[in-house]
Amino acid sequence: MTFAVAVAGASGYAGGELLRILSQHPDFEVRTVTAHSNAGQKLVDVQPHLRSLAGLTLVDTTPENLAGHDVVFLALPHGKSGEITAALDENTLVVDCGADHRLESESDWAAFYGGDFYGAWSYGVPELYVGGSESALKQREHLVGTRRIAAPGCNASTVALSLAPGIQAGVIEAADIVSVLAVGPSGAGKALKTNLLAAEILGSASPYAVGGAHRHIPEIQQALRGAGAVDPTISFTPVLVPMSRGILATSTARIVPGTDAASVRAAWENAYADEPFVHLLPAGQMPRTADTVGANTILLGLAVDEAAGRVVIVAAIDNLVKGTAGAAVQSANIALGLAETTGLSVNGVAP
Ligand SMILES: NC(=O)C1=CN([C@@H]2O[C@H](COP(=O)(O)OP(=O)(O)OC[C@H]3O[C@@H](n4cnc5c(N)ncnc54)[C@H](OP(=O)(O)O)[C@@H]3O)[C@@H](O)[C@H]2O)C=CC1
Ligand SMILES: CC(=O)N[C@@H](CCC(=O)OP(=O)(O)O)C(=O)O
Repeated sequence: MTFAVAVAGASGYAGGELLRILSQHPDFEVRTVTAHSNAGQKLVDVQPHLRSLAGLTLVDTTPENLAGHDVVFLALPHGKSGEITAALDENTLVVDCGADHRLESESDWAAFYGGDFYGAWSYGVPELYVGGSESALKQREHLVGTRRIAAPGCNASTVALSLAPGIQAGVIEAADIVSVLAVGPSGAGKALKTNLLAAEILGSASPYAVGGAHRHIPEIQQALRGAGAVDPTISFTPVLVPMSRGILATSTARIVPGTDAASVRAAWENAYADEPFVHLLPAGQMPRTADTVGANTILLGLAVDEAAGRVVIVAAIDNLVKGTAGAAVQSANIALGLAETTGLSVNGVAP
């Protein structure tokens, strides 16, 4: 069966990456692409790398234009998808790449986003432990058959996947997590001005949202609570660096006293041994963002700092693939009963 697909926000970075993946997916046929200021343009004039979709023209993002598809992917600014989703058929699979349906807590939404609260959908990170520390259940179980999926924030899923195994296995403490991330500017979307990019981002590393202000913090805490954390606290600092795609997230957490180094490593090995897209590197190796570009893969390196009593997890991901569009397609595959890996590559491009 071929599923008819619409992509809203098709002129943006996340929408463009969704289309690149969907155009190579054997079970999906992209019928409709929508935009805002670019409506009326040919898709290929706005996204010149998408040659196989040259026949498509961008139309306005309205419920009417999105109706009549089996699957609708939304890659719209925060607040915009929530306005539209209520009007879509409940049998249509809707995958939102924005934040509108990620958070369960209305007070977290009010504190970090603001505006109307639309409520949480199934979270699109299949490999994440859910059900607490006593459970080996993963989020993919909750994605089977669902018709509403919230794809993750790219920083949030990177950090959550970095830490969840240690929480679930009870080998790290959730009270004193520190994450520092080097992030590429494509995470901020196309709205970032070209002159800002050239004059201020190239040649510099620039921290932003420092001091507990980043909107992915409640999303990470929610994910870690799902893995069994009680009152997780995280000091989270993103740093913008000049690479077009990618996140390198370095997270450290206190090891539960009395836990030996082998047991710490075993928690991550057990969690991810059978995961197609989460790869724990051998001891002594650390990941690089360059090796994830274009891949639906997150690479993890783990070291035990015995002197500090902490585990250090370094994660590399392509923010637009495993961080967004790839996670969206992977989760849609599960929801529709397709093989989870369909249309997704574990291989990146190099150099
Ligand atoms: N970039 C990333 O790495 C990630 C992005 N996301 C999320 O995906 C969503 C899209 O992000 P991204 O692609 O980066 O952003 P872009 O700025 O690159 O694209 C935004 C898209 O939304 C459309 N748009 C803008 N304003 C409106 C409006 N008022 N009503 C309807 N559509 C509008 C734009 O259309 P037009 O160009 O025609 O004006 C464009 O297609 C966001 O919610 C973002 O947070 C999630 C994870 C990671
Ligand atoms: C460089 C940059 O600004 N990156 C974005 C990542 C955006 C993302 O992950 O998506 P959502 O906006 O959908 O949460 C940030 O840190 O907020």
